[in-house]
Amino acid sequence: MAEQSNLDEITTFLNDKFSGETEYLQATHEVLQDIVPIYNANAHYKAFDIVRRLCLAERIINFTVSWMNSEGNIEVNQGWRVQHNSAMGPYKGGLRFHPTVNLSVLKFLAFEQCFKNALTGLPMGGGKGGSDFNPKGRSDRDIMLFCQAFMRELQRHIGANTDVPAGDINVGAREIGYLYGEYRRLNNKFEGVLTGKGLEFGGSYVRTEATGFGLIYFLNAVCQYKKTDLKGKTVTVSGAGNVALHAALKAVEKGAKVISLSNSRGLLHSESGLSDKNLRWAIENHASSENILYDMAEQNMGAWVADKKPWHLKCDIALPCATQNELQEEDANALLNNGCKMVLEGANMPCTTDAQKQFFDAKITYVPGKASNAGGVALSGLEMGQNAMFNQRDASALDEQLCSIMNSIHERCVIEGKREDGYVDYMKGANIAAFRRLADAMLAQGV
Ligand SMILES: NC(=O)C1=CN([C@@H]2O[C@H](COP(=O)(O)OP(=O)(O)OC[C@H]3O[C@@H](n4cnc5c(N)ncnc54)[C@H](O)[C@@H]3O)[C@@H](O)[C@H]2O)C=CC1
Ligand SMILES: O=C(O)CCC(=O)C(=O)O
Repeated sequence: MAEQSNLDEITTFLNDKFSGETEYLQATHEVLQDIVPIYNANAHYKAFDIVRRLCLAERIINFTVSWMNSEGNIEVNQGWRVQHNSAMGPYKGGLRFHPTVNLSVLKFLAFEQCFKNALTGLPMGGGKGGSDFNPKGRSDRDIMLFCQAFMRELQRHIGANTDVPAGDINVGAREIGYLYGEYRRLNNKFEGVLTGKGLEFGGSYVRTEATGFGLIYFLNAVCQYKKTDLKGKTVTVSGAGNVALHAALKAVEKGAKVISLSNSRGLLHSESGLSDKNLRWAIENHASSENILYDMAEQNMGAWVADKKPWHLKCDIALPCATQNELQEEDANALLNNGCKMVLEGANMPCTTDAQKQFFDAKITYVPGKASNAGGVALSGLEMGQNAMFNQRDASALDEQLCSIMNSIHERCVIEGKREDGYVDYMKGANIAAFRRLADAMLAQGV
């Protein structure tokens, strides 16, 4: 039997081997610190080096996307797919197109995705991919040409039972359509190889709304557990994309007052609260707008404040829904000083380690994205099921199932994360609940 590894040794191993990959190390450290007692209590986990194997991607594909744009010029981008862990099912996770995409970012996202997918209870492994291509300001034709070139390479590595990508930042319904079309033409096959597809070609009702709606279903479960009500609460939201807008809409439907949205250029502040009409308009128009928040301000839906984040605004609940590490220590302090009592992540890892520490020290409710934003991938799992059965379920049944999945994730976080004094450490709860499932699946399948 191999010598047993301990978690300190694995931490040192990761730090030494991947020293420049800050986001990946941040995500792995967060999990490692929480699973110490479970790991130490199970000799099999040690003997089979489960944790080191779980931290390392099974396969990383890196390719060059050379393509000709609509003006006849050649452009060259990098593309990646991190196939992190397939013990629980086909690799599953989104594609991100953004100039900040690099291997560290995709490795952190793929690692987190395995834990998130395990929490949904559906048979999905974890992966993530994307490109450093910047779609901002590009024509629709350029977007199509890039998506087709990206898929010409990616298609050889994916499949309905192998690896099923979806959207993420800057990859929405339009991009998934172009990617899917190219896959279908090249493979002469109509199969559920991507999720988030259009409703006319194998897409699922509620997938578009699922991440944001699921976040609010989780928030509702927290409120019920704490014997309080979302109705009448003031909520700040960051981001202005798919997750942020659907979370804001569902929060307003539940009677909350949503006072902000944001992007990398600034903030939309609505003192009286955004209406569902405002939000539906934004959902309809954000994909085609240069700056949807600026457009909303022009229509008197709120005030545009350049170069500001929403975290200095007084609120009861904060929902960071934009991107990783957007909420830092000073932002956490500003939220706490203003009486914020709950922070639930819609984005992946939006709170820095220092910000998380402030929340834990103040003992407010803090829920990591792998638990609270799992609704998107859960609905993707349901889309895969519909594709496999060649059917399409109705929206209300799917919405109900989404709500029930979010409630059950909440329940498992409470079981694993409740401390003796009653405080629920949702991060620990999520990490432990997911780790148990992943580790047991890996153990059962041998080395
Ligand atoms: N789309 C999905 O189903 C899921 C998305 N997520 C995560 O949610 C987050 C948002 O994703 P989507 O809404 O899908 O993307 P999106 O592309 O629709 O929207 C992203 C939003 O974030 C803003 N943003 C980007 N960088 C920013 C920065 N540095 N500072 C402030 N704002 C910034 C953009 O302006 C945009 O409004 C990401 O972290 C993503 O990984 C998590 C689970 C599922
Ligand atoms: O729906 C999916 O497969 C992926 C969603 C995603 O990328 C995420 O949960 O971060």
